[in-house]
Amino acid sequence: MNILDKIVKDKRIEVDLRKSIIPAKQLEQSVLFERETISLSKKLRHSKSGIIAEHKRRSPSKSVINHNLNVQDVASGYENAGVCGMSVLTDGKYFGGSLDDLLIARASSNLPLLRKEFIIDEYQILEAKAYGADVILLIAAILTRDEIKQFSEFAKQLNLDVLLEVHSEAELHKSIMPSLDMLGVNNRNLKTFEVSLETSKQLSQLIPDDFVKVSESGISSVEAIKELKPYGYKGFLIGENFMKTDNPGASATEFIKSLL
Ligand SMILES: O=C(O)c1ccccc1NCC(=O)[C@H](O)[C@H](O)COP(=O)(O)O
Repeated sequence: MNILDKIVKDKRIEVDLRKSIIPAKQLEQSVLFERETISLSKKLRHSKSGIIAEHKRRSPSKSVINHNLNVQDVASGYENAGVCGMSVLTDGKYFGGSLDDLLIARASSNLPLLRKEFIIDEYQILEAKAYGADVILLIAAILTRDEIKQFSEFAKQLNLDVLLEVHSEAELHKSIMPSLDMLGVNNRNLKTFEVSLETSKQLSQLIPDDFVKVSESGISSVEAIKELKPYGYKGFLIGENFMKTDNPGASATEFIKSLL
């Protein structure tokens, strides 16, 4: 079984348990559920840097990245750096994240927040809204076209933006539909962990212009962004490059300074 299949198998068990602890109705009654969300896709269309900076403690491909930081400092550091949005990994088992991380990021910044999760159930979209997210991620590799439609339409009803992630032409063709806001190309193959910016370059011309294009993973230099911009990318999701440092906010500040 590859890692992605393992993550999804564990996620199904986790989501069933979570539902039994906090019923969906209770999530809908939370204070944050009523807040006005911030659109990341709209912000990206007009952003100069396009940086979406991630909070990521560890990952299946790198194991430990950084366990010595607190989310509050990372979120306010990213906001001060002038990033366009923040991605918060909420998976516990494989990434060391949690929904509390999302909540703390919400309390510490006014950035559009992406809940970075393996979404396989509408319940997780309710959780995203209840814990302060503005955007959800849908991963084409783990969803059918019908699920992508169901989940993205559900998210839009809740005023959440939708970032759909693909890694191949087949995934892209399967997924294109009007209920998506952003099309993300993951440069990392989630089954083998190989990383190549060529994936973003190759798939770019197949993405219709109605969607904001986001390049994800393996971006570790300003040169990489300069290379990707001519392919129409407006958003750049960066995790490890910032999180491996003692001060991700300061590292994002330096990065953006040399980019602009
Ligand atoms: O990062 C991983 O190892 C990984 C493995 C399996 C599924 C997802 C994974 N990562 C999630 C992400 O999409 C990245 O955290 C994100 O794009 C940032 O990537 P990076 O800048 O390379 O840290």
